[in-house]
Amino acid sequence: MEVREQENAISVRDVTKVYRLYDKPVDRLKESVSFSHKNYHRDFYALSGLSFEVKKGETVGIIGTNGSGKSTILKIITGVLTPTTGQVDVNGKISALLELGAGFNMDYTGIENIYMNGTMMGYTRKEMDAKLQDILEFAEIGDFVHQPVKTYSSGMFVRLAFALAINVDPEILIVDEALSVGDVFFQSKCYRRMEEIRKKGTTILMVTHDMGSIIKYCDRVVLLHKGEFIAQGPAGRVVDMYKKILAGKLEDLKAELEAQRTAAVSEAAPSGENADAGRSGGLLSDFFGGMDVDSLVADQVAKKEFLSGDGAGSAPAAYKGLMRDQLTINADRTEYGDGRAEIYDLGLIDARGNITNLLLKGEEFTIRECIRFHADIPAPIFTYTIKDKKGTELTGTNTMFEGADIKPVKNGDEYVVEFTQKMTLQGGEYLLSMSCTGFEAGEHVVYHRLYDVTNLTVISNKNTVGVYDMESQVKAEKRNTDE
Ligand SMILES: Nc1ncnc2c1ncn2[C@@H]1O[C@H](COP(=O)(O)OP(=O)(O)OP(=O)(O)O)[C@@H](O)[C@H]1O
Repeated sequence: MEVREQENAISVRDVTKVYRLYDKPVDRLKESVSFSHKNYHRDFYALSGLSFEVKKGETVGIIGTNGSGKSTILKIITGVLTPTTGQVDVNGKISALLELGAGFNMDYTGIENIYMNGTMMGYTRKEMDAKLQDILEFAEIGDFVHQPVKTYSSGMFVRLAFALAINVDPEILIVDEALSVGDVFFQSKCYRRMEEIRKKGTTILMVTHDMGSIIKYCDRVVLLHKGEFIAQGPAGRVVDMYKKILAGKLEDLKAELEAQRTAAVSEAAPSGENADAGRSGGLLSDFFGGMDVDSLVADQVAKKEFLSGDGAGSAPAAYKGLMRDQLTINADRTEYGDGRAEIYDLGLIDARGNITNLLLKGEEFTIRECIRFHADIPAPIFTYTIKDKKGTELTGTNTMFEGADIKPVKNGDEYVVEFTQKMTLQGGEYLLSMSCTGFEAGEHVVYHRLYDVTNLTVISNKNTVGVYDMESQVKAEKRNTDE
């Protein structure tokens, strides 16, 4: 869907939502009757100074860990909640699917609720009469529409709520996690319908914990954490940032984003030394980074030469003969980890032993990862993931899933890990990610992770349907009717 520039469907400006929290219920009463206006509460910021915009026709996702304020901002946009400070402007007729049951009167029947919601959206009874059949057909809850909704199962509820929200021709559709309820067939029907209305130009704002849907449907994603705006951008990239938060790397992420901002500012106004300082700052947490700043800067200098493809002549000795020199390495990759392991080289090797990004469908290939350890680690895990261009994880595995015999390592040890498999993906462009991780005291630890570090170009001389080829064996027997 082409986004019409400049026209905002939703504009959220500096929105803050503060809740007053009282340790005991009686404190609320004490505060309300206190002559000296004594405070008995603590302020809790469910949202702090949040700003973002949704353009007309865009599908935008909001993601973040539990309690990050996703539902709160949706409720403010739909007018269910008022912000403590800040402003929200909405340009268009909103239809919202908030938490289960919101907007429904439990004692009314399904039909009565349909008409009540229609009236609230500004439709006349006659207009709703015209929409009723579509809503009922979509909901498929049969005679239950004549029963009070308090008798509905959660699945029936979501069927009716979604059927209603999506069949009233909204200009803006807001969906909060609701699709996780209901059976798989209904969910897939809802997604198909959402795709249809998206193509018609409806603006969609959605909250979900399902990263697959975020990547598949969203043009742009806003990442929140504890009520604060962290980042926004293309879905695949922001989902990777979110995973970083899940891996306990919020501070690293913030530092990286700050460095990127500084680099962007310096690049916008390059002025001698400052511009360079900004740029190298942006790279500090980047690819193959060491632990101390001096070696990091040296590493970045080396990396720049390596990436600029100056050839072996100009590459520092440490990088001579590395497999990655023969691959296209993504300058825009994401990298993090606590530095106890370092993936210092990687290779993609085709069936003839060539190191190459070009792989033939149907042939075996190997992903090779070379890891150096800077600490003792009892049980490292080595992984790879292949994603499509939109960021959907198509396949991947790791040495733990595969039951590989991985020994404990000491500081200074190295591991070379190879994953060999047949390329069954369809012809096209894919991205490879890899990491060295582990579990310590039950916690998942990332020692070094490289997202989208290189590409796989799959060449195919036989097309099949979908993402990959199951290599079907076909048996077809012609039977003559006269035999
Ligand atoms: N009425 C309230 N009083 C006090 N705190 C509240 C109230 N409503 C929400 N909160 C708090 O505000 C924060 C944000 O809540 P919100 O429901 O928006 O988070 P969320 O990102 O949607 O979370 P989840 O992913 O779990 O649905 C949470 O810490 C929540 O406990």
